Amino acid sequence: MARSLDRLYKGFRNLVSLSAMWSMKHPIYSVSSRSPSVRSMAVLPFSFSKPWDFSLPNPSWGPEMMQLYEHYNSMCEVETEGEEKQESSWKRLPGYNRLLKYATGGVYLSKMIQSKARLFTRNIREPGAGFEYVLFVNIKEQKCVCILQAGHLLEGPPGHVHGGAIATMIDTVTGCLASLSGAAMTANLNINYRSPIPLGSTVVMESFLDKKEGRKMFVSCKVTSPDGTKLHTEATALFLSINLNHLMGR
Ligand SMILES: CCCCC/C=C\C/C=C\C/C=C\C/C=C\CCCC(=O)SCCNC(=O)CCNC(=O)[C@H](O)C(C)(C)COP(=O)(O)OP(=O)(O)OC[C@H]1O[C@@H](n2cnc3c(N)ncnc32)[C@H](O)[C@@H]1OP(=O)(O)O
Repeated sequence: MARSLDRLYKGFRNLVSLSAMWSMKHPIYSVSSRSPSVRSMAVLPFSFSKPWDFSLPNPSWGPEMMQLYEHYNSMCEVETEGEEKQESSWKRLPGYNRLLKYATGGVYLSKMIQSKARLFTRNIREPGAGFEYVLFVNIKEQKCVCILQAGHLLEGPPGHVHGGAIATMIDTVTGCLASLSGAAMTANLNINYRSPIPLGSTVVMESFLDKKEGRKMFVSCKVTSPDGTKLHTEATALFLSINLNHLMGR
């Protein structure tokens, strides 16, 4: 299990693009300058070996988002049992912007599309405007939790989050769980919208692996208010593990 988490981490790191880092003019970190080269140096808060991790707190995160982040993040710390230190089974997953490894391998993608490809849920640059989220996984319990703060660009019904945006995040959380032991694709996603999610609010998305049958993974997901009293959305999904080479047409 620890090995599969390692693999997942490496996968996430490998998925990051250099160009995504350059193109990410994150307003909070921008220092304006007339010279592009100077601006590049001033804008980037990290070196090339360290891509920007979107799942760390930024000033757009509200108190509920921060509180939940701190709660789950504290569970990721090393546990001590008597004298012995044990690695926690909770891990925060870093969140990057671009799935470079697969995009560049895609035989169907033109060079232009490859260079512009971005991870759907991370491609709104203004902090707090789109999907602000962080994923935590518990390998032992085969569980994934996402804390989501839904921004103003995700409006569907007036003042509330678009059902497609909710579906996107459910696909992301369940997909993350299904991909813990290797690449998997959504074959089927069933969603019941129980109560609308107000724009700007924070919700907790919990996903569980219900059953595994060969390549098939049956996953469920529940979206609730931070205190768990209000059920917003319920979903079930079927994922099939895939061979990425097949996806890339190799
Ligand atoms: C995109 C890949 C990402 C990989 C990332 C990997 C690692 C990164 C790490 C972490 C990732 C973190 C987060 C993930 C974030 C987001 C996740 C997004 C996921 C997506 O957003 S992904 C896009 C939408 N997704 C598609 O675009 C799929 C289109 N589709 C296909 O590509 C094929 O359709 C496929 C591959 C699904 C199956 O094709 P196939 O040829 O491999 O399998 P086949 O058809 O033979 O079915 C075998 C058995 O499954 C049963 N079966 C099949 N489909 C069924 C269905 N719908 N309902 C009920 N049963 C079904 C059959 O009935 C048979 O059952 P039986 O064996 O019992 O007869």
